Amino acid sequence: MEIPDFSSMKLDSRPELIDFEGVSMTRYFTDNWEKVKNFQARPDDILIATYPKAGTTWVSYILDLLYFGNESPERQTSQPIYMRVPFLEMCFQGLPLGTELADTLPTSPRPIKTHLPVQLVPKSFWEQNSKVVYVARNAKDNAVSYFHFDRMNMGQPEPGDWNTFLQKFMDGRNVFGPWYDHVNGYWKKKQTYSNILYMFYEDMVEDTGREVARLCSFLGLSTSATERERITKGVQFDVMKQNKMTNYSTLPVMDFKISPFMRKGKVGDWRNHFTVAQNEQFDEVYKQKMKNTTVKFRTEI
Ligand SMILES: Nc1ncnc2c1ncn2[C@@H]1O[C@H](COP(=O)(O)OS(=O)(=O)O)[C@@H](OP(=O)(O)O)[C@H]1O
Repeated sequence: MEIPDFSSMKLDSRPELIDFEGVSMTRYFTDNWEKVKNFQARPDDILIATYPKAGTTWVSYILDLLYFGNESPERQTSQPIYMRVPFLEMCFQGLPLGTELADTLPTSPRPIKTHLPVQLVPKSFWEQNSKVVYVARNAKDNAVSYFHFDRMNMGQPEPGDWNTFLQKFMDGRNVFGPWYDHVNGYWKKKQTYSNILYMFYEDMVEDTGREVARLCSFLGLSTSATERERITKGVQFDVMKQNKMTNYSTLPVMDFKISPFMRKGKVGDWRNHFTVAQNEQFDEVYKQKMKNTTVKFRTEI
């Protein structure tokens, strides 16, 4: 199988931020809304839900290897991860629609990616009791990663300078809305919907093997310890960064000269970006926005 050629994918200009059902979005994630809203999930679908830049690609790749690594190894060299794990709401000129990719995915189960906040997830996922793997990342590193992503990705709104972006992040004026509502929304959902595994990026960095084992247990997979070890090695940052199928280098709308998709993969990189004043302001806003939640993030590991 040939690697798909997306060199014709071009964006004339960066998209504007729009208000969509109370959430900041761009048309690239809302233009296909009727089909997204009415998407028919299946009971064995696995929805990988994240706020952008929280570790989506990492978990997507782990899931793909767990289910299909041995069964169809050719997938690993012929299909970029974003084709194997469709991005449900994606609607870019020159790329297949996320809903179409998902509908035509030949695999079972179907791993499907979304950044939608919990209230916008198509209701069929809940009705079908599909499994949901949510990955959350601490707000400060998430903001830094998102800033660099917006700089290099012509499919995202212009981020401005770091200070401008950080103010927008604290106000929730990013694509897919406020980080705070996103992480809290899925955390709350977990209290009434038991088929969610809530994972943390920091835990994955600390001990990837342990988190792969947690995933297997949630998914009901009896993957051997040797196999899990092999997968754990294959999904390390440096390995994924070199792998064309997982590093997004096949998408022409991203300018790696500005910043690579696989940028640093670290916990605590925010310290290289936040000034003391920005950090104090951020902590104040964080305390306010997170005062009614029990979800706890670790920033020191
Ligand atoms: N294997 C591994 N180990 C550690 N970190 C990893 C790994 N794979 C991806 N990443 C880091 O995750 C960030 C990208 O997040 P997403 O995949 O969620 O991006 S996206 O929302 O799908 O565009 C981005 O974070 P930053 O490096 O901090 O920018 C990636 O480098």
